[in-house]
Amino acid sequence: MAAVNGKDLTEQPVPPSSLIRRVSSRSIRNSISEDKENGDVCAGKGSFVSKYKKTPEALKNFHMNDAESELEVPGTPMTPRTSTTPGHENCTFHHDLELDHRPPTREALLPDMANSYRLLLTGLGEDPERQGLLKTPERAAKAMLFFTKGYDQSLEEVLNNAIFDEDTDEMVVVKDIEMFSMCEHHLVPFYGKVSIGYLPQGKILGLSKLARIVEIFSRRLQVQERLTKQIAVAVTQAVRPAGVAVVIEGVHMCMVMRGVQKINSKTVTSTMLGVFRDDPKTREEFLNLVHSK
Ligand SMILES: Nc1nc2c(ncn2[C@@H]2O[C@H](COP(=O)(O)OP(=O)(O)OP(=O)(O)O)[C@@H](O)[C@H]2O)c(=O)[nH]1
Repeated sequence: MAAVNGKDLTEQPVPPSSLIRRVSSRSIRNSISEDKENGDVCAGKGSFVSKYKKTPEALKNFHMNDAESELEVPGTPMTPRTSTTPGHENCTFHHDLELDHRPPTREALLPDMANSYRLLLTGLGEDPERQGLLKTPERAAKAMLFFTKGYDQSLEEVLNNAIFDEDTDEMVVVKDIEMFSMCEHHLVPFYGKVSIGYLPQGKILGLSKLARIVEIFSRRLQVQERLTKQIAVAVTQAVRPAGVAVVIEGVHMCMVMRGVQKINSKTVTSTMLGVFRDDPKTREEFLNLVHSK
């Protein structure tokens, strides 16, 4: 069992928010090495996550067939959450943070986040008490919560059962979906457009849900490669198509406003699954549709 200070995390009640910072990823990592010394098989971050994936509860609730399990992406929540906090049964937040607890709402994070921004302003040599900055810590905290609101969304909730039986196997493409995300390395934005294609096998997805899937995974701390794959995996889980293709063209402000300062560079990433990976003609058809005006 994954444990913190000798306690099984999966059995823990939700602690008061004042305790939350004490049970940090670091303490989990420490406990993981302790487990290792005790002969437990858990040997690091990845295996900690995969342990959760193997809980009986996870297996009962998660409907992936064998083929799809090959689509596993690091950072993709693969199990329902284990916390029993009312109203958050479907949240994926825990898995991303490797914590089995959270405050009752994300808004409950605001005071601590605002205090952190106040410290940051002081660190910059600013006076957080001057008029223009008085409400800045709270505003910045709210903005950060918005930028990362995808942690609070689940695929099931977002799809809202908008999956329809339809006798079609023709390609569906929704392209140029605007995307805003946050670079996990610098905490600055990256943005761009996402194009998604899939080949239905008797089921189609409400079109807006493709854009909503983009929101779930882009509104987090991300790298573009993972975001691309997570979107493709989610579409696969939703309608079990014969294949999914996702292309993202992104501009990373960490490369524009700072660092290497290349204002015209774009990053293109793609994930091709199923027939899009196996059949060059299908892939080409998708790419032609994406690049057509
Ligand atoms: N692969 C990938 N890299 C990213 C993404 N977003 C930011 N990065 C890169 O993360 C890297 C972090 O490199 P470091 O050398 O640790 O950080 P740094 O000193 O700020 O690097 P520079 O940006 O080169 O100044 C940089 O090369 C960024 O361009 C992303 O979505 N995918």
